[in-house]
Amino acid sequence: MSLKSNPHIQHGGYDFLYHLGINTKDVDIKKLFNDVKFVCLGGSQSRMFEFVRYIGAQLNVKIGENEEPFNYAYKTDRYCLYKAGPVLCANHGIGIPSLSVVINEIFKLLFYAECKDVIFLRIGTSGGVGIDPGTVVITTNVLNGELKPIHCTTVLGRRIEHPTYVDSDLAKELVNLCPDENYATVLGTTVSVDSFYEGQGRIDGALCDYTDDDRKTFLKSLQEKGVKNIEMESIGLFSFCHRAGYKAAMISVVLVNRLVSDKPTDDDEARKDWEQRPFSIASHFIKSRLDKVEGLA
Ligand SMILES: O=P(O)(O)O[C@@H]1C[C@H](O)[C@@H](CO)O1
Ligand SMILES: O=c1cc[nH]c(=O)[nH]1
Repeated sequence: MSLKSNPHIQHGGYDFLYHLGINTKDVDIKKLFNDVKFVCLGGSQSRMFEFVRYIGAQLNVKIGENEEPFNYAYKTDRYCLYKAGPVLCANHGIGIPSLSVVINEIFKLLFYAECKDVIFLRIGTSGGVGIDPGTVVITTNVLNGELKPIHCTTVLGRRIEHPTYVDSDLAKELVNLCPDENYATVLGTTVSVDSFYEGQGRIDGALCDYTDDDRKTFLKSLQEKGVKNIEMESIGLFSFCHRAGYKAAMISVVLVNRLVSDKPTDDDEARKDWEQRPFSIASHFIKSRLDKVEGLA
């Protein structure tokens, strides 16, 4: 049997998931990963280390020896890969090129492991558009830097456009799970761009060819279109998962209101606290899905 999204990838042959440092000869991928139902992704390794400890405790499952998460990608320092029962956790780095590498290898890993009905969640951070720092955005629509709902890339020397698909039922389910009234969780459009500075209309990068008025006009126009946040991976996430046949959602806490400032909060404690908010929503979602499955059994 071959992978639906790439007939060249077959079961039974040798493969090397290079950036995860896992090969199909030395690792029994099916035995280790067959029970995976959720893949949680975020940019930084340390955030995913924290998340696997958090979700492991919430689900009361083993994540390694002596509470120390086992990193299945230990042979490389490109990415980390942890597992807490049915939840696989990996970091994706910054931007779509970095996400595309790890997500290709995770899709193959799930195929070799014969996993079924897996849902991808990006638990991230972003810049808010007209909303307070600490607010969590659940993405309902995604636009690229040209404000189109497509992921543009170059393949075999040609510009290719891939559609994106955001599951609105999944987004609504997530927003209704908002577990804590100390902060707001909102549905909205996410703009996903290729850079943190110019791509997001900042004037505090080292490179900038536009005026502060241009910046304000751009951000105001985003607000008028219903955009709630800006980040750097979701257009890739929603396109890659759609092509591979997986459901996906993005739960992202905002670190700055871009109508007020370019700078994400420099309050480390507040940021750490806010980063827990997507953890909590993801955990409520995962537990409610697992409860439903157990209820059916
Ligand atoms: O989920 P994280 O916080 O890693 O993602 C956002 C988008 C970019 O990768 C990064 C820029 O600071 O933060
Ligand atoms: O403003 C922000 C904050 C976090 N991540 C982004 O991509 N943008």
